[in-house]
Amino acid sequence: MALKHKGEEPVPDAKKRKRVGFTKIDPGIEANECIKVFLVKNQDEVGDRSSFCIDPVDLNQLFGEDGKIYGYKGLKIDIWLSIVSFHGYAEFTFESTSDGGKGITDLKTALQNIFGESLIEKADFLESFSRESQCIRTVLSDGAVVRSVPLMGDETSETHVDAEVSAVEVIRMNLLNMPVGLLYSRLIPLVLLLVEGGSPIDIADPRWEIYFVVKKTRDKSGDYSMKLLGFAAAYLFYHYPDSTRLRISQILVLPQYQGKGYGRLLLESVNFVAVSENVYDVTFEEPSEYLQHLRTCIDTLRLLSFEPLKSAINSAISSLKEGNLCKKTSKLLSGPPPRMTEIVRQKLKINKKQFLRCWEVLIYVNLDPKDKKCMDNFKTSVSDRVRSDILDKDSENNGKRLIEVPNDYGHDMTFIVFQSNTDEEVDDQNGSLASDQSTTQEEQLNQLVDKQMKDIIEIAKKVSSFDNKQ
Ligand SMILES: CC(=O)SCCNC(=O)CCNC(=O)[C@H](O)C(C)(C)COP(=O)(O)OP(=O)(O)OC[C@H]1O[C@@H](n2cnc3c(N)ncnc32)[C@H](O)[C@@H]1OP(=O)(O)O
Repeated sequence: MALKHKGEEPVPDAKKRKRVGFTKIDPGIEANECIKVFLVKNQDEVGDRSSFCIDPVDLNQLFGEDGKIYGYKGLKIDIWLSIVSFHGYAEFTFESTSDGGKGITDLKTALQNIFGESLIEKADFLESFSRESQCIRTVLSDGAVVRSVPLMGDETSETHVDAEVSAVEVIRMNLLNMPVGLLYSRLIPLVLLLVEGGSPIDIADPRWEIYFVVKKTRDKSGDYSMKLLGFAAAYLFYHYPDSTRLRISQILVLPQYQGKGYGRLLLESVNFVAVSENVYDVTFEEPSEYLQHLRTCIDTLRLLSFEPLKSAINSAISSLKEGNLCKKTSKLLSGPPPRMTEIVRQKLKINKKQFLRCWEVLIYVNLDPKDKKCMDNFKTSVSDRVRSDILDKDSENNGKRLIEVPNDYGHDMTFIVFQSNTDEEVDDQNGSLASDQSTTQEEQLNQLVDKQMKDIIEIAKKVSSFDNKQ
């Protein structure tokens, strides 16, 4: 770590200090405002502020109780993280320091709380690019290759030597393996910075596995190097009486490699292992909205090519084509036959909740968008399903009400269902309120149906584009 002073610190002066006692208390500076984190792949990029800069989830939450740094004027912190060895180096610049009533934050300790031992001094950091140039290869060389996909062009756009042959590989390892645990410890800062709510996993627990996605490049002489693109950590839970559930707890693709299919490759590899080792099912620990979107795209694709499901999808589609929706049809659309749910879990390791998420997309992708009646029927069935998810069939009589409430999470909407004593009671209290509420409730349900339709269409489009590329 290096400290750079832009100006002289003010000379302490008794009179001045007395006056400071009456001035405003130091408001501090938010970590988000003064810290920049760069991912660098060689020495030349260190110190160059045009290097790849990441957008952390929220640096404030990693800094003390209120996310602020105190006692500095003009503070700038640049953190350089190597994507070769995953060491880090921090450089601070500031004009002056003074205790404005909240002390002076110990930057070194604060950063060490986040970056741990991977944070090293500049000379050591610069040297690490050559010293540890093969560190990923060394750690992963005896791991089990789960998938290997040859690269035709240079998809990571960093090397372009004709004689090189590259492949993207997914390598599975146990975190109990010491060098793997050590490598994971160096990746923890990235988890804290880039995975919302991410926290370190216990590398001493033998039930943790980690899947690394790497780019492997072999030169003319047959020698090869490896570059880490991302990883996924999975936990194996006991499932009564004699099986195991596999839960994906942390997945991260390095920002410069996101959106190129590596996240998908990681998830497909975990699914492959889950099927071949016959685990009970695959679950996710608090998936982000985006990860859930990706998961649903991948599972829908798998379900589309799953032969035993075809007749169930076809009968749902014929019912939609036939005409007006009757109760039976609506039920068929609101969920797959229970027998299929079990087969899907056994064969594809997709659990019931996730299968339900994919079901409407599976039907939608098989519909003809020009068939208006069919499309209308589909929307009606989605609407019926949303209503029954949120309100019981008898909601009009049992007093359940859906209301929109503000939330702290930036979601578009949050709904809560509450049960009032009786409708009569509400009517007695305020007759017009009851009718206003039911109008609002209807509007909110309609909005929810529209949002679900939008999600279904978006995933269906994505799935169709994947399908064409395969
Ligand atoms: C349980 C948890 O860990 S929750 C936290 C999840 N992790 C994070 O939030 C950390 C930050 N995010 C990430 O690391 C990544 O974005 C991940 C892991 C969520 C996804 O990894 P990525 O490599 O970016 O995903 P991938 O490239 O496979 O898919 C992303 C997009 O590329 C598209 N894509 C994937 N494969 C291909 C392909 N072969 N051709 C064209 N497009 C493709 C996908 O459809 C998707 O597009 P969309 O956003 O328009 O729908």
